[in-house]
Amino acid sequence: MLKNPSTKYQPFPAVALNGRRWPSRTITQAPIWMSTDLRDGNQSLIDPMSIDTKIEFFEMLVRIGFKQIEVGFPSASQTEFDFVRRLIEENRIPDDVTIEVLTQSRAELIERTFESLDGVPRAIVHLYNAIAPSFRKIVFGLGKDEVKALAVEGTRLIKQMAAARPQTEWTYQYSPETFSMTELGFAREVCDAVAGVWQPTPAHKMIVNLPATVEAAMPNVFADQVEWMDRNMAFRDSIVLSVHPHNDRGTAVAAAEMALLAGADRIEGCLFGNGERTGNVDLVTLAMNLYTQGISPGLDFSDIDAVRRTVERCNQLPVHPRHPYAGDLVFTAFSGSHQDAIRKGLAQQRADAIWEVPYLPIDPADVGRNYDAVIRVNSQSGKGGTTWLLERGIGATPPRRMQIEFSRIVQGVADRSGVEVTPQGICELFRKTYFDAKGPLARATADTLSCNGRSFPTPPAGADAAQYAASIAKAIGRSIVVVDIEEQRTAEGKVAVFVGVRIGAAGEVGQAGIHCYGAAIRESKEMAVIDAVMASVNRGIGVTAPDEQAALEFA
Ligand SMILES: CC(=O)SCCNC(=O)CCNC(=O)[C@H](O)C(C)(C)COP(=O)(O)OP(=O)(O)OC[C@H]1O[C@@H](n2cnc3c(N)ncnc32)[C@H](O)[C@@H]1OP(=O)(O)O
Ligand SMILES: CC(C)C(=O)C(=O)O
Ligand SMILES: [Mg+2]
Repeated sequence: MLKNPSTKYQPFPAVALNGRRWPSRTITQAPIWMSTDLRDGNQSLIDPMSIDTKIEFFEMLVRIGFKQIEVGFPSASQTEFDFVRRLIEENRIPDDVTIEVLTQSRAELIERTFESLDGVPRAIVHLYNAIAPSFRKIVFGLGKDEVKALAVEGTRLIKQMAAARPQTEWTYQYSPETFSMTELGFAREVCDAVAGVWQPTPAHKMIVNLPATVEAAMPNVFADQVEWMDRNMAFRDSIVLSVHPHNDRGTAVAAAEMALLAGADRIEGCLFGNGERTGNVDLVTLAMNLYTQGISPGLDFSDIDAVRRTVERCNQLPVHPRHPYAGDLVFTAFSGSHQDAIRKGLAQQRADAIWEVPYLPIDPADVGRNYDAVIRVNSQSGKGGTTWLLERGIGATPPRRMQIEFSRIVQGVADRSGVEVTPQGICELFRKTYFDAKGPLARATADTLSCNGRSFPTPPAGADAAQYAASIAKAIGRSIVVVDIEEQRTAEGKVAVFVGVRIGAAGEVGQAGIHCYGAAIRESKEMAVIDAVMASVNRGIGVTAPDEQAALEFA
């Protein structure tokens, strides 16, 4: 990279716009959406879609709720042409959907475009030509008037051809390609000239689509450009003002949203931001951003994973795991403080209340995700995350001090392995640690326990944990005090008992000795209590592993 990039690159000029209105507006309704996945998205793929793939994609777009779909560039190739024919001949276009096709301003291409549309009930014919200074100079070698004439001539030709086919309801769209890099006065001049030929009316509007063909400035600059056009274009009441942001600076979503504030009525883009180079603006993110503000986007992503899978298969491109709303990891927290807040938020969230779960901008269930992956545990995780997974795995919540103790054991495992501990792994570790703690105590018969092979009776039916502890203490010659006990009913209707004991030397009182927990889930409370006490004592007197021993000491 250059030490002084100003020798090669220059800052984008600001727009002279007095009293700009867009910064103080808010978005209150969804725009008209136009999916250009099958055109701009498709033209940027390594291998363009086959006809069958395009049909699959088209049908998905219809299911999502798109009413305008750019289906291709029919004069570009036989595949593109045949796809349009199949949509029409096989009656695949629903009555409330309008297909759109793109063409350059060249007579033979426009003719072929109309040929592809023969018999279509409705269609948008979309003409483009680049009008920015560098394109005039480098690509076309044309002056301003000639570039304008290219747009005007193409429009005239399309108007003639449309008029000759009155059985179709035609809409005309013009895109001054490279709009955002063009002098605003000239962009308006070209658009006004095109509209002057088409003669749109409020009842029969045309679409003027303003592309950031290559995103070259901050989104506020694009908003200024759009507001300037909104204020100054001729025929404004007869024009649907559309924008087509690309994402070269990574700010296409912001540019599109600010363009809506600035007066745009319609947005063109692709699902998950596919498209030339860094892509077109991502329509999924835009739609879901509206949704999070309580505005219905009119697009349905209730099963966002199914949409993502189809798009990935058709485009043969992966969607990033951190892609907004749709990526595999976007509703997942690994870090302790995030997990803690999410767990508390989900516990407090009422089904009929405004969504207010920390770190989750939307309810994953709204896009068809479950809560399974919301929390995943590795060495960055804390007790909140571990407890969440336990709650879901064993159906009960250990007491707080036990959560702290177990979380340290999990962290030790994660730290040593360096990888995630699975939910199954966490439940298994909990079971091994607290349910099946091996030690000198065991059940001998239904109403006797044994310690190192010597049997002694359990207290009578209905005894509590303290009584069991006392009887075990007597048998093993130690002091055992129950310091914590919690009983819960699991979702399966069993009884979960968590017991914390302090074990000391015989007759020892106060805080001396070691504290440890045991747990049991059983059909009956009595069985659960005795097994949990037994497990806690076994852990206290039977553990040998240094890590576990360390974990036994409370924080
Ligand atoms: C920003 C965008 O996404 S625009 C859409 C881009 N999409 C595509 O290009 C995909 C489909 N395109 C194609 O299949 C081909 O480019 C075709 C069939 C349209 C044209 O192919 P070719 O005739 O071989 O021309 P080529 O692809 O080299 O295009 C460049 C020519 O088109 C001219 N051109 C470019 N845009 C336009 C336009 N909007 N109107 C008229 N002419 C144009 C160029 O000036 C150049 O002309 P030149 O050869 O006289 O210098
Ligand atoms: C054809 C136009 C709208 C385009 O794709 C662009 O300018 O990016
Ligand atoms: Mg584009």
